[in-house]
Amino acid sequence: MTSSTVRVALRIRPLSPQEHASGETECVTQLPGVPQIVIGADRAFTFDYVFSPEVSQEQVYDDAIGPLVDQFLQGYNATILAYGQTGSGKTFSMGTGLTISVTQPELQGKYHVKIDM
Ligand SMILES: Nc1ncnc2c1ncn2[C@@H]1O[C@H](COP(=O)(O)OP(=O)(O)OP(=O)(O)O)[C@@H](O)[C@H]1O
Repeated sequence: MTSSTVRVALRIRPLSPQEHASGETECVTQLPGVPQIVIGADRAFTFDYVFSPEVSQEQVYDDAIGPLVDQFLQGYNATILAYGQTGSGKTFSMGTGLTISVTQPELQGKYHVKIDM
């Protein structure tokens, strides 16, 4: 994790069956080993994290969200914001009825956080 107070994660969702059926194709290319993408031929963008379509909910949580939850439980403020055009996967990524597990042994059993959307 970097020391920046604002971090941006890009999650690329898979094409939907309807998008496949209508012949749409991926327009985002990921660069190996760096959190960078290229749109079209030469428009490059760099993020703190880039999650490919194959990455699971659990992996997104473990990499980008879990550390914030740990810091929250130590008294820091944290905000997680999903941004994107309609149908891009905000609701899917934020999940519903998420139960956060507490990893610090001294806090286990003291917290149960439930987020409903
Ligand atoms: N990472 C993913 N893997 C598989 N399916 C996904 C993923 N992300 C989104 N989807 C699917 O894509 C569709 C659109 O996702 P979702 O409803 O989360 O978009 P949204 O950004 O919340 O849209 P809106 O702004 O219109 O509410 C849904 O059918 C969802 O299941």
